[in-house]
Amino acid sequence: MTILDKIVAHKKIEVAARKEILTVADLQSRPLFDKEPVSAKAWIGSPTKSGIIAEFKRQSPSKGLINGTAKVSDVAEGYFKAGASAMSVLTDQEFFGGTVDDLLAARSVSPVPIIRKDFIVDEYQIIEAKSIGADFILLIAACLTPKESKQYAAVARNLGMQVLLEVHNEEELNAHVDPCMDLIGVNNRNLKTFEVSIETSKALAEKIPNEFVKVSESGISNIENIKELKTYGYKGFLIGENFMKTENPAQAAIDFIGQL
Ligand SMILES: O=C(O)c1ccccc1NCC(=O)[C@H](O)[C@H](O)COP(=O)(O)O
Repeated sequence: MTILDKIVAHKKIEVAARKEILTVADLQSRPLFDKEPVSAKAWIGSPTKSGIIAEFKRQSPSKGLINGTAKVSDVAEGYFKAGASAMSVLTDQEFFGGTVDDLLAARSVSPVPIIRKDFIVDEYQIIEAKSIGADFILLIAACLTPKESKQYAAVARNLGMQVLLEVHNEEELNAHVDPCMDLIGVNNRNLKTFEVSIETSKALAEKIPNEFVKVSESGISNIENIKELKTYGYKGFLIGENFMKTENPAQAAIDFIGQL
């Protein structure tokens, strides 16, 4: 069983339990449910913005504990002031130590588009994402059938949210891509071996249709990576560990984005 299989199996049980506590109607009655989402495509694709999607991530299956002390609201405010084009908040508790409250805390201090970074396996999580103020969601091709990806993308679009489809290879891209999606992310992390290589982004760049904003995800640790990926048409750069492993992730983002 791969780590992704374990995460998905756990997620299905977790979502079933969450549904027992809060119904869809409960989610729809939350005040943030009616908030107009901010366009991630516009912010990340803008030539006048950094393109950095700065992530709040306490721990991960590949690295264990990354940062056990950073306060999400301080980091979110700092990422915004640093000039991040978007923020990613891990809301998975079991494997990443995140919560939906983290996203709510980030939302309360930051106007940038925020992605609910989780393993979406049920429409309920998309409605929940809207109810906590997320602007866009992640759909991971490796966790879903093409039918599910397309169906979930349509649900998000109907709610006014945008979709970042994450792929690892050309087969996933071709099978899952859909007009209801907005951004395509290439994950540089092999989820079986945890090895990271930006060569994955470079190899897939020309296969991604131009109507989607291209995002390179994982293992980005220096400005040279960004400069190189930009020549392949990437506009978005998802960075987690490089900021979160420091004592002050916001300052790390300020220093990094300041060099762009
Ligand atoms: O990060 C992991 O170990 C991981 C394991 C299994 C599934 C997903 C995983 N990461 C999620 C992410 O997408 C990354 O947090 C994100 O791309 C940022 O990566 P990095 O800059 O390398 O922290």
